[in-house]
Amino acid sequence: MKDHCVATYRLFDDRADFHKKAEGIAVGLTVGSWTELPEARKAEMSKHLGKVISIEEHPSDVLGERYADIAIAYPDINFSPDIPALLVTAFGKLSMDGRIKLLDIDFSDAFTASFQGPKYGIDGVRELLGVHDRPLLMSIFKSVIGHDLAALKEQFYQQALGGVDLIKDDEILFENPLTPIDMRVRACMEAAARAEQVTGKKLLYAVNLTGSTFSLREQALRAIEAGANALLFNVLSYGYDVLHGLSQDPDITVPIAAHPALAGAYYPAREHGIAAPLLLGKLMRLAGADLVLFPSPYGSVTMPKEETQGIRHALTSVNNSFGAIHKRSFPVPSAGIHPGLVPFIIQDFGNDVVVNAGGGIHGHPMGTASGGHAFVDAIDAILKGDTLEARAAISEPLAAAIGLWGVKK
Ligand SMILES: CSCCC(=O)C(=O)COP(=O)(O)O
Repeated sequence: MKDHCVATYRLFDDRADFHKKAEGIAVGLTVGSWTELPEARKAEMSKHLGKVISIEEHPSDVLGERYADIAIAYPDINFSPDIPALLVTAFGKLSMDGRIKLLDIDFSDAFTASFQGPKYGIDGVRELLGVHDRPLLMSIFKSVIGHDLAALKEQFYQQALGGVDLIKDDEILFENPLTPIDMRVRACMEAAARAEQVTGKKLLYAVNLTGSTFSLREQALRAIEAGANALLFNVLSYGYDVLHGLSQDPDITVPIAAHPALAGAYYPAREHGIAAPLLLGKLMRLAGADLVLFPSPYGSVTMPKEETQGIRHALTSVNNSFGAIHKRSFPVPSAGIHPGLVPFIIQDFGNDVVVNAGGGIHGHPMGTASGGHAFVDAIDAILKGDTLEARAAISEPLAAAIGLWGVKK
């Protein structure tokens, strides 16, 4: 059984000897120094020593920069089996030391053994909703700050009438006197029940879990007690370990949707940070996110398709470095999504995807509920092999959406 985690980096340097650099990282981030150690001490320390696994040198990238992809193995014995310890080992001080980006981490089985991964995952969320054969549809609350419970309840009701499967809070709605979490949950779940009488559909409401780190568990339990059936969580501002603590808690019995707020501080730079598939894919799934939001290749906030596919692979693949974690997390490509993008979302992400929209629902010319209907019809059309244009001929909401936003070609 593998007893080390392997980190892969992209290192940019015009002149450096990459072999020497790699060796410096492997030794510097583990035993500190090696050649100066007396032979007797070397024997004791060898189990702690990092090892260079591979070095692939490239004379130039697309911008003509010389770089190398290097892989270093870090013995599990050096760090406790948690994400903070792994990240500080593999990319703590190193993240500030020159032009270097962390591309990937291959976890050992011993490391992943300390994690359960998503509690629900794709199959569990589908089970809760009773929907197994199509992409899910999520709507995002918009205009929430300064609104009272009655306003949010009405906004929720209109979204629910649109036939969506999930409704999520806006990530900027924090604990506040107008709409405290437990009262918000009660109001919205009442609206959900009322809408179900009309639509016949169940839905999940991902309420935003906020506040100081040490109050989150109590806050989550209060929301669940009030009837919350999902949570939204700004993972990167708190840290992966906080998500891990919440997701593995036996009393937190609802799926958790991970919001990517702050991710842009980590992944977009070519020469620095953490690659998106690791940041928003592997680490989110390991820490227990059931659904993960990230920019799509074609909306208002975009990410290169290669990276979105890397995230999708990390969230849904069953043959990657996840040891006994078999549950998959739902990819939720987001931001600026409208019905005219649905064919691309399904083509690129398949059935196991959540189509997620805020402005693309609330901004519909016929109102919020019609915004949901337009998406429902767009998804159904694509699954049945119809074009959006053909379906628009018999769907007024879809026709209006296409009239406003067009169809991506
Ligand atoms: C960048 S992924 C997060 C998307 C998100 O949370 C959001 O509110 C998107 O809203 P939109 O109106 O662009 O659908």
